[in-house]
Amino acid sequence: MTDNRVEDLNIESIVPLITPEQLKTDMPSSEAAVASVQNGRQVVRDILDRKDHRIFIVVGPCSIHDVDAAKEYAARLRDLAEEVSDTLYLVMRVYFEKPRTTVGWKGLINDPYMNDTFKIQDGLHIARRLLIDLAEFGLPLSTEALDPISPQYLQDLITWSAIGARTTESQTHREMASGLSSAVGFKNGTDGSLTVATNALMSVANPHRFLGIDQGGKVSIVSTKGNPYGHVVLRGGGGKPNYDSVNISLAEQALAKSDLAQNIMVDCSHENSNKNPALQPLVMDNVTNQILEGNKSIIGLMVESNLKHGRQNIPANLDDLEYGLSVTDGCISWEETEDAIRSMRNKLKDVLPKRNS
Ligand SMILES: O=C[C@H](O)[C@H](O)COP(=O)(O)O
Ligand SMILES: C=C(OP(=O)(O)O)C(=O)O
Repeated sequence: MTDNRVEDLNIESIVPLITPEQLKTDMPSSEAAVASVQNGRQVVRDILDRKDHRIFIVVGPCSIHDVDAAKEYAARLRDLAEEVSDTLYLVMRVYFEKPRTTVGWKGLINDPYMNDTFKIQDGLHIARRLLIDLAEFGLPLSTEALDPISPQYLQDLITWSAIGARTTESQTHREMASGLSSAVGFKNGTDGSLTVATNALMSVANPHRFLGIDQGGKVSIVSTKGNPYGHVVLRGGGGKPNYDSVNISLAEQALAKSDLAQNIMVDCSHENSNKNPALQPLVMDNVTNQILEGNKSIIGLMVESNLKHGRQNIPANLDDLEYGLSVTDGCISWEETEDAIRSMRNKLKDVLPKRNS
């Protein structure tokens, strides 16, 4: 028999998903979590506006795959955050969606059980529960906004969002980011191009109209106001780092040329450390020295850190997973994280309060 269909030829199935409204009814944010998010967003805005002298550091696992390990990490981070809070503002990386260069595990929302069962509905529940627990714990949280629909389910718990190197040039992501309630960092491109990020900043500050869903899950026309708190994130690319003072100065010039605020975050991981986690503390130290030498544009850092140093492939038998070890990019260990952050705080504690005057 001839198949005359002209659509859905490559679709295997379409399964309805819980609506954002329903997920939030099942798992409402609490007063404590809302207060934590509001406070975190205000601090980040104040840092970007130079009303708060601190530097914020987005620090935590490359991806979350184990809720217990994430909570253990968060407990340690909260203590460290308190200890360094006069100089540094620590925001935990809670990344549930991973962009892949080709293919691979796409994160806890997409495949929460890491066994190709793709239980996205469970993934959304697990992610939201964890975000609520961590926000109630008093930690500001960050994530990569990768899927253009998932922010409707989770963004109320997020203090800072990233648009990744693979999507900074995407109009869909710029539109989505123009409506995000958090500040948003745009990575430079994987080839090292900064222009895609400065173009993104010009786009995201403007209102957009595009297709999305409302809280009830209905396909809708979304009209945004524009997000005034976009900034660049330098992550290296094209086989080269871009955190050094020459590249920072070039980024400052590019921002000035486009009339954009001089707000630069340095991602110490990815191509800035040649994907070797052991190099991240060296990048942190280099950036610290640039600030000591008078740099005024670096307002934030990103660090990929976990309970244990390094990474592992996802094993065929999940019982063989090592606790506290990344299943995506390699991370520095908790001990290395504490040392590097304490060292940065000690070197900058007398300098940052005078930096904006
Ligand atoms: O941060 C994580 C990875 O660098 C990103 O998801 C790309 O990973 P991949 O190149 O291994 O697919
Ligand atoms: C994927 C990430 O980074 P990038 O977009 O810079 O590759 C990340 O920070 O998890």
